[in-house]
Amino acid sequence: MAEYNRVSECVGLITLRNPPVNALSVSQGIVHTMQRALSDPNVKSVVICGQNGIFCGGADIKEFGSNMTGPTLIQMIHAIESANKPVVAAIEGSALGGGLELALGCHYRIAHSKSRLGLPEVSLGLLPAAGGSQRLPRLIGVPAALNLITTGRHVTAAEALQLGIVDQVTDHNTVDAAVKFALSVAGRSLDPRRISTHPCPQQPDLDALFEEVMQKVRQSARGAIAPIACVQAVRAAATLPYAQGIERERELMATLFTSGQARALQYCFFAERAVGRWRMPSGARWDTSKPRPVQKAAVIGLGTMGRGITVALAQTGLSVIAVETQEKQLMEAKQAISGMLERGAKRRGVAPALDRVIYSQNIQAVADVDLVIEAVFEDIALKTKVFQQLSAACKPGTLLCTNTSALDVDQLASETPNPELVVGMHFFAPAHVMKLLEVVYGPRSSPQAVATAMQLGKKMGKASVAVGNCRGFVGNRMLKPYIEEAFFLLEEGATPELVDQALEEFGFPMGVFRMSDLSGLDVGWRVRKGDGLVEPGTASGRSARIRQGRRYSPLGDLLCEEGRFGQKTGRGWYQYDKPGSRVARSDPWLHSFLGAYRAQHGLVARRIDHQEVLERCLYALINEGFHILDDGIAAGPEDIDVIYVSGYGWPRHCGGPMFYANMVGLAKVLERLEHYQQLHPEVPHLQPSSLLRRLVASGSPPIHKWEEAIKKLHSQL
Ligand SMILES: CCCCCCC/C=C/C(=O)SCCNC(=O)CCNC(=O)[C@H](O)C(C)(C)COP(=O)(O)OP(=O)(O)OC[C@H]1O[C@@H](n2cnc3c(N)ncnc32)[C@H](O)[C@@H]1OP(=O)(O)O
Repeated sequence: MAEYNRVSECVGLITLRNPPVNALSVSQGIVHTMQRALSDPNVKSVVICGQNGIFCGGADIKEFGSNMTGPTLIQMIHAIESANKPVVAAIEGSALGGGLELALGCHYRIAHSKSRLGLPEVSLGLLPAAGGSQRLPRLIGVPAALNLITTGRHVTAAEALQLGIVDQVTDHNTVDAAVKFALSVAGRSLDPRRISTHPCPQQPDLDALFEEVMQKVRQSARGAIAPIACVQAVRAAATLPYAQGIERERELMATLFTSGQARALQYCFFAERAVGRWRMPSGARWDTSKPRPVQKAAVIGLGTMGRGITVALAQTGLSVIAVETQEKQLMEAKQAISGMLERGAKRRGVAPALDRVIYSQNIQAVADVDLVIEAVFEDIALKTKVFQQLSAACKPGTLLCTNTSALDVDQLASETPNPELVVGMHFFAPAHVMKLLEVVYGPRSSPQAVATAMQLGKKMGKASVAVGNCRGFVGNRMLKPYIEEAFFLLEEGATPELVDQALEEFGFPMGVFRMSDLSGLDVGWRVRKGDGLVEPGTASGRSARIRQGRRYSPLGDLLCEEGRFGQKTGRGWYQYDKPGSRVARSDPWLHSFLGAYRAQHGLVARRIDHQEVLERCLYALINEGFHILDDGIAAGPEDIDVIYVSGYGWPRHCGGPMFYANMVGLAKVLERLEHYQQLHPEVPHLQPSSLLRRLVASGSPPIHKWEEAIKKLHSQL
């Protein structure tokens, strides 16, 4: 709702009240309140503000599924702009989306210096369709408007002032400043202040500009349609009268609004917030578990991961003891960490946090820290030894976290006297850049330990997801069948180029083989060796491809035997100009190697299309996701989807693997898995999960009802 008061005798003050972010709702009554202010004969000017220090977080996203509020909002903003009394927006906190569009309808905008403004609709699969795509280019020019609208980035008040979005920035009480301002402009002509009545500022060579921007946007959009619609809407602002531009904005919005992409992106918005409300199978939850304060942390092992984690912790404002027992490695790490901190600080325009990090060769230096993150080499014996040393060296109650991508967190916990203080913190490289953090709890991890790790992850700006302990946790466990299917497709006739193209057209930034070349083929080779799967040499025939009772492709192992570890050796699934180079080129050697391999194993290459690549790779991955839900390793589909979108390059506009399965239809996913399983009976990961079968049998409930359905299905077992 919106509240109306009169202040300073003749200023009408409208306060938006819709906690927590004053989102604009159909039922808000702001139109009526606005009419009251404008028709009040004692009122000479009007100020609009939001309660609790936030102007407005935009249109209410929760209402998008049901009712389109567009026309009401557009008409209301139009009524404000047409008013014959000056209307001033007093912007505190955030003015985003429909909130900024409302402010653009006002005649003046005053912002607090700490406020942030933006049109982030594109990140929800939409465009600023309450006139924003037409007003902003008229106000600040086409290039700057294109940048803001197609990226959705938020700008500071200072940048907004520089761009001309706001008229004044204040460090003091914004509403008081706006009221004073409103009094000072009462009676002035409003024509120059009605943005929609002006053309966009002149721009030379408009066609070339739009062509260039469209090309860039298409490239970075990776299949997302909203950024393209945003360019088209701004083009309408630059080339058409306002009324026609608004009509074009409406048409484009209608297409986006009903697209699956908008639904997927809005699902991601809420999923990212939902994962913060974690819960464990024991019943422990985010709202009943109090995190311990963490001021001082330690990182053990300063390889690539340890360095990134140290930087991330220091940038969060923590004091960090960085421990590396090898002197040479410690010196190199110190230089690298300082460099990363300096570059990060320069980018953010702050002082580098160099003095927050203390380096040591001695593990005893951790004696008074609140939390330790162990990041030594991925070897269970080594990690166990480090955990035993840490248990002896740390003060009582220190939380012990292991950065591991696959090792058994529970096994490590059992080696310490206080297993309840142990959790996994699975960072992704580079740890100071990548958004994702899997917080892994074992059966004995205390809710307080999980709460502390989750809170630290949030402070570090990570998308933190609490997951149960199992081989590969959530992300890497689901990746395994995806990679295996890609190998099998090569055996059957595909090429790395074909598989990668299909996955990149789907929206992944890199296909599975280009990604494998980047991360190093030797990583998976080491794991497979550890699992006893690698048999050196070139045994031939079908039996050579059945290991531990299931289909196995030794292709990756054979490449490693040739010293082809990917980018770092200049050869992998592709060839590179030199070791370390990043531009992947097709490699004739690889194609003849695949031909010889197929001949040796009696395999006849067949034509494989993109649809088969997508179905086999993605449905195998999704199927593992259903196993994970059934096992209770992830509490809900949102956890899996946030992990895949923020850490594994799953295209956000497809909502994550579980949302995608929901969009495609569970029955269809089941039918295709059954189809491929019949063709490849020796591949267990194509065997549909029993949860998927049971969900289909229970009528394929929509994704927001899965958790409830799973609980019900489990109670029937
Ligand atoms: C043709 C029909 C359409 C007509 C309108 C067309 C044009 C307008 C479109 C829009 O305005 S779309 C919305 C654009 N706005 C945004 O994208 C902003 C989204 N919100 C944020 O970025 C942040 O929430 C914030 C405002 C910067 C605040 O951040 P903070 O970290 O303080 O809090 P959060 O945890 O993010 O949010 C708190 C709480 O509020 C919910 N919420 C936030 N924004 C909205 C919203 N616009 N609508 C509904 N709900 C919103 C958020 O989900 C959190 O609640 P829980 O999920 O935790 O319950």
